[in-house]
Amino acid sequence: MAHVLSLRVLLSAETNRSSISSKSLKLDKRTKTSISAPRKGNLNPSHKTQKVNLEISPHRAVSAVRLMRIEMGGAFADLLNEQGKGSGANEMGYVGRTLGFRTRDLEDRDLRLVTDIVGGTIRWKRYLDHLISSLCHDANTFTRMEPLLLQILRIGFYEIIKLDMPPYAVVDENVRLAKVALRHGAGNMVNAILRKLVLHMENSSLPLPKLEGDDRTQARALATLHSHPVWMVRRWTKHLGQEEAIRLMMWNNSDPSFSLRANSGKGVSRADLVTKLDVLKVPHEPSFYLNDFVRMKTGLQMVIQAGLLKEGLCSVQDESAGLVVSVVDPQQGESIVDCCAAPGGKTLYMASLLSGQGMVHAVDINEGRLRILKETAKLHQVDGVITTIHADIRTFSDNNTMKCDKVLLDAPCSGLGVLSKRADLRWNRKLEDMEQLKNLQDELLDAASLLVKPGGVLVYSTCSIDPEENEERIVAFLLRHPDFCIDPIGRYVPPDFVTEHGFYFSNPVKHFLDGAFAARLSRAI
Ligand SMILES: C[S@@+](CC[C@H](N)C(=O)[O-])C[C@H]1O[C@@H](n2cnc3c(N)ncnc32)[C@H](O)[C@@H]1O
Repeated sequence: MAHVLSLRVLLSAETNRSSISSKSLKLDKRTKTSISAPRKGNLNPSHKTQKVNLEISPHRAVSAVRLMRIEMGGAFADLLNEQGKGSGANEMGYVGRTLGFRTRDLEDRDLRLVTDIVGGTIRWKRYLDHLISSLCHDANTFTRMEPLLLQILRIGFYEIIKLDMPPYAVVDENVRLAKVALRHGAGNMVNAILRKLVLHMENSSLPLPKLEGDDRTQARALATLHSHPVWMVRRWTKHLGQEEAIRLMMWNNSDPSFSLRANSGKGVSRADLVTKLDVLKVPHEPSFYLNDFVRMKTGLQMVIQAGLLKEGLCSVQDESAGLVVSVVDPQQGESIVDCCAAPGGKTLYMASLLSGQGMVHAVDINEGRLRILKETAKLHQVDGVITTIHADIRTFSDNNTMKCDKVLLDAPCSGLGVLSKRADLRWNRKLEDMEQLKNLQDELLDAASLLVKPGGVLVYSTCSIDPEENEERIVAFLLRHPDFCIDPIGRYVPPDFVTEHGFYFSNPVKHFLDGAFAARLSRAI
């Protein structure tokens, strides 16, 4: 039935048509596969009538399908399991339609495993693929491997190598998944390759590259060993040295930690938030740097499921982003423009600090994201001090005489400082992006500067650790705009975050936070 096939398989000429069914997806690299979104809310009725397969572990089935969707651009790796335990109906619908059978609903433990396995498998993709291809019968077996089979193998490798799960149980479970979701032969292949891996593990002889040879060869080896694109390794080795680059990659591969900001705009104090977290038994500690913030290593799903975010009691916000707001230093009565505001993390925090007096004008080119900001502002009860403006800041500042006390430009950037949270970003970023981003950042800085009143302040920030997007943009800006000068940020953030040139820099391997940068510039009177 057509509606069963939400995973539509468009065959290329070379692919054997007779080998395809909703239950047996035999796809090779040349096959284009797309996954259509299920209708929001209601499940496709076919999903409900499918038989539940109790032999397949649900976390593996869900992980395999989520990984396929992420790889094909149908989902994001940092999707939170917002719907929580026992639901996730849309996702279970995808699983049913993709694999041809249903699994039982996910329990809390399964949900945690899906999050770990999906995030980890994406982070370690280059490393895992190197090992899988090394243990395949020949190079073609790997390059022509069908997408679902590859995901099942990646999951198995990740579970054995990185999660330290009992190897023979992992082999059995993943073989069963491949047999049921694909065909008997696929299960045999998973069996053969995973068993080879187990043997190598037992003999401590994983076929991994050695760190030797010239710079290029070493960069390739490091890229495989720490699972990053080669261009990033080369860039960081050049800017930071090899040792620091390795530490950065290790940070990017570690489980992300999260911070919550108590929503003082709604009268919620950090003490109130701490009480809620204690009741939920979520381990936490107060931020060393920011009064309203609390750090957590685990337990975000519990916070979500308990409705703390939906009720607007707190927001998920990294302290590195909170410190950018400290650099802006909003004061009651001020008018502030947030030039690239959506989805609103910094706008909302700045608004809460105004205590009802002043205004944040939140501008963004993306209407959908701006709508989220508007709704969250209402929920957080800070909408009285926020106006939203849907515009390209470049045309807005050209056609507007608005002049404000402070202007924040939280510019679109490579996001190289947030790779531990954004598991898939490293594979989506290309070296060519950097040049385009730099040009855009220059244009946005020029536009933002027009909105600063004489004697006012312009803050430029990114979530990048790359000097070309940070210090170099400021140096270039100051050459174009002699009426601006650096206002050193020592008064606004702890000394540990102040660079020698008076900028704010949060360094993941030093501060154990996301990477972020900010410069505070004053306009002459
Ligand atoms: C790094 S995000 C901003 C994050 C936001 N400041 C926060 O704290 O949640 C960059 C934003 O810039 C917006 N943007 C990109 N180009 C723009 C432009 N020309 N004018 C206005 N907004 C733009 C994007 O839509 C995106 O929402």
